[in-house]
Amino acid sequence: MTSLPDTPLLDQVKFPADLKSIEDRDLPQLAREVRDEMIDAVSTTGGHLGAGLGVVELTIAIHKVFDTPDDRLIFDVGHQCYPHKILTGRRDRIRTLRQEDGLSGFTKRAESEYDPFGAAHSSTSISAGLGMAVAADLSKTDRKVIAIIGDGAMSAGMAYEALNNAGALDARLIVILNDNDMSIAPPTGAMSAYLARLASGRTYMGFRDFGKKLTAYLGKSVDRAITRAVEHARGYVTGGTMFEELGFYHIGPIDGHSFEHLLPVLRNVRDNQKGPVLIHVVTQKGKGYPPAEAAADKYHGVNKFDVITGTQAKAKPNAPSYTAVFGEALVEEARHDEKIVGITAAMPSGTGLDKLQDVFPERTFDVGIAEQHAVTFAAGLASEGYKPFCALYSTFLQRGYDQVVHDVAIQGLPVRFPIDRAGFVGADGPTHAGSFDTGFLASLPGFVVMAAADEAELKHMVRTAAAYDAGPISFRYPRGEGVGVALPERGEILEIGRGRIVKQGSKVALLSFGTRLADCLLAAEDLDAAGLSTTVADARFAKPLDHDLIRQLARHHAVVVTVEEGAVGGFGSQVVHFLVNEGLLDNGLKVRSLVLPDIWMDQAKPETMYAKAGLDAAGILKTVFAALGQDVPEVTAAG
Ligand SMILES: Cc1ncc(C[n+]2csc(CCOP(=O)(O)OP(=O)(O)O)c2C)c(N)n1
Ligand SMILES: CC(=O)[C@@H](O)[C@H](O)COP(=O)(O)O
Ligand SMILES: [Mg+2]
Repeated sequence: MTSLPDTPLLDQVKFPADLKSIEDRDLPQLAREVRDEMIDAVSTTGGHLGAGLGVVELTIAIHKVFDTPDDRLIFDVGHQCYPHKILTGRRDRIRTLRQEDGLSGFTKRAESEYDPFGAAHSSTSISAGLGMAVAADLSKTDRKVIAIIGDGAMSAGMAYEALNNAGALDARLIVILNDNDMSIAPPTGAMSAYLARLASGRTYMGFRDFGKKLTAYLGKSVDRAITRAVEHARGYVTGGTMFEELGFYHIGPIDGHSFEHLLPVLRNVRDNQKGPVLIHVVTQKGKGYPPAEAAADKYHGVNKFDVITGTQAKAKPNAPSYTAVFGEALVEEARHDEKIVGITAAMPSGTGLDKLQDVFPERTFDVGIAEQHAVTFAAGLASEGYKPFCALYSTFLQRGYDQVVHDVAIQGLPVRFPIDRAGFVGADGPTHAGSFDTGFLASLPGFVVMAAADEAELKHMVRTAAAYDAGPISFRYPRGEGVGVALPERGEILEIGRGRIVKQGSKVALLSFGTRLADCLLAAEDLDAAGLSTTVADARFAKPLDHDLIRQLARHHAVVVTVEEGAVGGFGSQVVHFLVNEGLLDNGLKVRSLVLPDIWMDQAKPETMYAKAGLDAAGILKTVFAALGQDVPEVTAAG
């Protein structure tokens, strides 16, 4: 057991109000202690490290200058909020970050009054902040609203919709652009290049002009401290920037690790703000922790690690991850078909598209955090005969739903949607769970909707999607390791709308859609042992449904249970709808549908979450016995 970091100054700060009595000159020391505390905590929990390390000074400065929680502080994405949590009454629980019953890894309204807006998906902060700023005006309060948004998050359309609206409303909103020249991967896009140009000073003008402009805007004389801050800054923007054209008063770039720069600027804005202000702050992701500063990903998301060496704990995998299997299978298909292209929205390694990028860089597109655009961009490619694989996490595909409906499905365009992170994801909690894609895709006419039961099935689905050119097609698979099945050299082309019987029985039928198949098989062993001969089927398709398979299960079993890692309205609902309309429920067949529970389930280990949801083998058994009006026998393999 290592000792906790020595933090004499931080020990005096439980809430932001305690910062008021700390001298400005002592803040660098406080920043060091916050960093030490955060590094130590994340070394035991894992989590988002680099982003928080980069905003330690900024977070302290804002809490020092503003009056939170009455003034509203919003973190975009929220993955950089650990220093904020340490300073806002949650230090005593900081070592429970992202653990079961612990602190969320993001900002969360239910957790603290210092989190006025929850996040985890990016690029929402300016819109939410604008709403709060307008509410403050309508309520005639002098409350300040500050939204911190990263350069990566600045690539999403929603951020521009909000800037556009804020400029027109002349709202008293403070946007802090935290520019660390990093997203999860190095940032892409013209906007990123534009910010780099601003930060490099090419468009800057001299201090005299900046000072004049600031004085004119703020309506008061600029104090000596801000003069010093601005002199130390790398340059001054005085007009003509995109933000100014949109109606923002634009300050910066300033050094986001210097209290001498941050404090006077924030104090002046606090005391003299008239309309929307954007402060461009330059920071370094991973700042203050050498292993993070040196890492290519700046320790965006880490496992538990050794603080001295930075070495992350990695359990030896039993099987390749679904993401890796997908990435490799896509490369394989791309070798056979030059029309295949890959699209990621700022998640190249998270989706496995980095593998395609390595082999076919000219056929791989990282569009930045821009899921809506990713979908319609894919539609455009498909309309010209290309075969786009638009690889998104289930939770982020939600962003592009209208594009899926309007730009892809209605036009019947053959966009392929590999959907990663299907089902519970564990530590990221409810914001990142992949719960709804089956429901929202299977309700669309003409969509083919698949789920892989294991990693070999995933390979088949990649090949099937590559071969299928008649319209949109999706396939979902979870975060983490596969089940360890043997992998074929290349996937097979599956017959569209055809499931498979994995194990034949006669009394109970478990109809699985996705990777719960393994738990269905486990449950089946116990059911067989209890004298309930059990069929296990892998539906493969939620759309089109395998009607023959479902009829057969319904006619030859007493109980049919559908099982999926998705919310109600998905696969099970499609099956029940079919059974009802076919009259297959008219003769006493017992049907049960196991889905994710209708709650926002907080983070825990995925297996714990599935057990709580009744979607593990024990839960499946319980459901079957309950359907038959029987108690679960004492000794079962699953229980
Ligand atoms: C809509 C959406 N897409 C993708 C992500 C995944 N994601 C989380 S943080 C991040 C990078 C954000 O970069 P930036 O805003 O610059 O913050 P930094 O980590 O550099 O501090 C991405 C792509 C997300 N949270 N939300
Ligand atoms: C904050 C965010 O949205 C990402 O960093 C996400 O946490 C990544 O999740 P994975 O670890 O599943 O790639
Ligand atoms: Mg960034």
